[in-house]
Amino acid sequence: MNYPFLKGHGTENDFVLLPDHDGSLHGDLSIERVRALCDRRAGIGGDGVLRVIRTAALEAGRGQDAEWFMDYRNHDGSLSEMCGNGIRVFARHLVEEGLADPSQPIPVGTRDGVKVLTLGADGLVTADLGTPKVLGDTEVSVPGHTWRARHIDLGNPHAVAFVDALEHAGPLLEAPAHDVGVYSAGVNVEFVVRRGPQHVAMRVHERGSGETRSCGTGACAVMVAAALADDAPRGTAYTVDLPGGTLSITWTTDDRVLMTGPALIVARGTTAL
Ligand SMILES: N[C@@H](CCC[C@H](N)C(=O)O)C(=O)O
Repeated sequence: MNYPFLKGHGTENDFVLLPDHDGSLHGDLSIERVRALCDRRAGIGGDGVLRVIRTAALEAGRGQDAEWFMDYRNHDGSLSEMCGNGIRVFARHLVEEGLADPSQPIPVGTRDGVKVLTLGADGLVTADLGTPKVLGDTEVSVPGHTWRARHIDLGNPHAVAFVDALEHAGPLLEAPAHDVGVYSAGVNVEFVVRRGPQHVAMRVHERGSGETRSCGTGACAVMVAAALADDAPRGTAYTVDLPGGTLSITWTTDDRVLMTGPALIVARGTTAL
């Protein structure tokens, strides 16, 4: 059988989108299918899969006040609560397919609840990721280096470490060592350097996907950690550079994190995987 798919990315964090509006095409969407689709040699290739499904068609979406649900899977087939770049790409897809009105805020269900997306006249997409949880200090390590890190939750778990140079994180072929008592379900680890006032650059090792070119929730966690370190007033906008592009992020006076960046659909087709 051939299944429809699309390929998209946000700051080069790339995804296979699977339209499965009533959930009948992909059933439980197995770990093996997700891995095959994300395989960069034998599959389509991606950091994760976004299944496009109605909230009513998936147990995780039941009761959420949104028509559509982003059923997100990491490259290794594991679930995550949220994906910040993915949800912008998801909104772009809904609009391009005529499934959502771009002149109105677009609610999207996730395992972390409903997020609201707004399309700008400049072509960028803003995601309201809600209130961050600042959960204290921890440590992360790569061979030869250990850093203090800030534990921040954006629906999914993050450890943010300020480092002297991004190269010090090394090749990041393995997940950085972390406190498994704090992060029993794994963690996304961000390494950050200062570039200037309200301007940082980062690398990320994503839980379930390895080092990626960008992570939207990770960039938001970094922004929150930087704003706390700077004692910046709420409402201050930060620029976060990632290997795959730049995101603009604000922690608002009403305690919400707004992330703005690009979101593109670059291909569509059918797959036998
Ligand atoms: N790339 C994403 C985050 C995807 C989920 C993450 N790997 C996790 O397991 O929590 C983003 O843009 O936020």
